[in-house]
Amino acid sequence: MQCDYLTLISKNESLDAFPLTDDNLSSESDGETENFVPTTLDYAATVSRLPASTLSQLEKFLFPNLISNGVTAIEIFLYIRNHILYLWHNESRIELTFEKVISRLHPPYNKYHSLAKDIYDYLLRYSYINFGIFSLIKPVTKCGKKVIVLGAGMSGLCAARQLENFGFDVVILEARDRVGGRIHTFQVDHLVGDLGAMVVTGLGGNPIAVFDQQLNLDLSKIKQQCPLYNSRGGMIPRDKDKIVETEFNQLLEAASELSHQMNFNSFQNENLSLGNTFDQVLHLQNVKTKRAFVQHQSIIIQIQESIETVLNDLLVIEDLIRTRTQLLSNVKEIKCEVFRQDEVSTTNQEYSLQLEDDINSLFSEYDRLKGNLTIQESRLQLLNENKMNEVYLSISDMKMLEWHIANLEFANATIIGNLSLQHWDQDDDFEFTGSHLSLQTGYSTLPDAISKGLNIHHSIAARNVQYDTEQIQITAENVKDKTTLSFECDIVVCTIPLGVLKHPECITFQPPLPADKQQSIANMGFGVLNKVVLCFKQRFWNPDIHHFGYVNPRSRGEMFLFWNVMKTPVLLALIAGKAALENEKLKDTVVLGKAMSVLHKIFGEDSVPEPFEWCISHWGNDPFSFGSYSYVSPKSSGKDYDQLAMPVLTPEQNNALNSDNPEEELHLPRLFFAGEHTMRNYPATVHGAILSGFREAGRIADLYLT
Ligand SMILES: Cc1cc2nc3c(=O)[nH]c(=O)nc-3n(C[C@H](O)[C@H](O)[C@H](O)COP(=O)(O)OP(=O)(O)OC[C@H]3O[C@@H](n4cnc5c(N)ncnc54)[C@H](O)[C@@H]3O)c2cc1C
Repeated sequence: MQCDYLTLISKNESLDAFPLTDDNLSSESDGETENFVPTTLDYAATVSRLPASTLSQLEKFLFPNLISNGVTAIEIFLYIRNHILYLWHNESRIELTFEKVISRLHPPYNKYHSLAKDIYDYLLRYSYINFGIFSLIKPVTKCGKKVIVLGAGMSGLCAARQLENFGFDVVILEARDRVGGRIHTFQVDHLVGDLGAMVVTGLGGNPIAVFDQQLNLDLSKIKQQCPLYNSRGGMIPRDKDKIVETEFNQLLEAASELSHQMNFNSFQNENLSLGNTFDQVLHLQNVKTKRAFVQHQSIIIQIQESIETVLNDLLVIEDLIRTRTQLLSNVKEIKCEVFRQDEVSTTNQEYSLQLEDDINSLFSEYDRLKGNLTIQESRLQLLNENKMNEVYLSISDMKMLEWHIANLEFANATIIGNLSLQHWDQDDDFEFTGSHLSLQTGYSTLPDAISKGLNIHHSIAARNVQYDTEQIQITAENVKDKTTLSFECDIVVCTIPLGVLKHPECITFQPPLPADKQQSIANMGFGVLNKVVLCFKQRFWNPDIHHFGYVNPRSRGEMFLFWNVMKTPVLLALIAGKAALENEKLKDTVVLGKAMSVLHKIFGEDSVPEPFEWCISHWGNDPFSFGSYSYVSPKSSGKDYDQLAMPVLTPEQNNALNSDNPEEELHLPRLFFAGEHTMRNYPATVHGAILSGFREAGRIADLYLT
């Protein structure tokens, strides 16, 4: 298996051919269920993000002979693979050894010993099994290579743990005096609130499901219900909110259709943003509504005019009937024989008959017009009953729409105008199944547990990474006493956040990173989301409502959402979009005042006490992240995540790789990258960070271990 990679490199292929992209490692999730300990072999594959009944791209690459050997070979492979996953998920606190796998395989599968070993090794290498916190049964065989991991966030911790299990000597350099990075729980007494990541977005397919089994995480379901309050603090009726929410989703769908069905993604050589397309769609919707209103009104006017004409005609006819009838009675009364009319002599009787005919025709015309009038009047009534809106959304509806935009901006940590129309939601197909959850003990419980036993140097910020074909040298700064330190190793895994990589004054690479990688660092966005943690002595809100929204008239993302996801009296206020950056410029007490003023409006001043403790995050100004998480900007093709994940070769290694007779050892990269910003299918999440750490541990083991 490992040989495949080495052969790949020695065949002079570029590192671009590495198959460790998200496409190759994962499948789209399917099936909704709340039980994440598999009861079937197929389900064991699904919760491992693997297709239950087909080979993943990586498997096709690693086991090319299977395909040529036909369906039965693939079926045997899948049975054994799913069986191993099943064994792991059902007992993930203990190392799953190959001996155990073989002893549990039923005939005839247990006779495929060597295939089972290859499958076991592959699952082990790519952290589908034996990851997290579990008891080792076999001693680790040391490989003699030293790895330095930069950063003790979830990606760094998970990469480090796996590399240690694979036999590498691992040291972590962490700039902060704590682990967890963008997971950071604020704690006062028994009260906790997460300033960074807080929500586990479903356990079905999530590696955190295994951590949950291993650590007994205190996870609680977050209820979806989210009442919305208007600017004066009054609750908005759900049906009204629902209508606007539906309109918001339809506008997004229209923007998505323009992008994906009509391929309208750029204009005048500039890639479009979701924001400007959304605005255009909204504008078109407004124009459409106005046009429909004007058309409706003009039809009403037309009908009114035609009713008026009919009424006039009716009056004329009534008049004619009256005069003709009068004439008829006069003619009948005059007893003359001959009557001159229009120079034609007619008898009295003939004239009477003619008048009667006239009157009859007038009556039928009268009836026809009356019928017409009835039709026109009922059309008018119908049109008046079905009045068209003069505007697409009223001013208050527009404010509610803004709230939904703020919610989207919170999920992406930036304003809607900064998001790529084409790629902003490219990870949607890879969402996990199951309810969203929060850790009652605070999210930091997880990195704290995973970091146990790892060799971590705290408060050490890497400032320069010098890499050549032989080794890597790191110059670092002790951020407490400002002294300079240097470290040497064979391999570096850089999990430094994209926000920091965008700041060359914080960290440099020698030689500089390849142009493609630098371009991707520049292309990708890294946005800000902030939180206010408010600790109270007791709740003054409904404990069954896990979040509530506030339609902020001043700034749509400012304190627009409050979370109540702890069993203790803690509220979290969110500051998203433009407001997230603006509020970082203000004093914390001012920001706190804004959060409190919203609570006063919703619950009434007398019901809301001062919080006895509070804390505000400043992710944008944080020198070890410079933001909250990555997003796809219009400048980026969704592929930048893959480029950010690529290991880096020195220019000499690249030259040798491109020469006719490359020496194999020379081509091994020493500088590797992990972190949420390197995960195309799971970016901006804790699970994405975890999986990126696993990916790099597997990649390094593939390259450096036989
Ligand atoms: C406010 C907020 C809310 C979020 N909400 C959620 C959520 O609900 N659910 C979810 O799944 N995800 C959420 N996320 C995203 C999630 O927290 C991140 O995607 C994930 O934690 C990133 O892990 P990482 O290992 O890639 O990076 P990090 O956690 O940032 O780890 C990188 C580490 O590198 C260190 N470092 C930086 N510079 C240096 C240096 N020069 N030398 C040495 N070390 C350095 C940092 O201190 C840090 O510890 C949220 C993030 C934020 C900020």
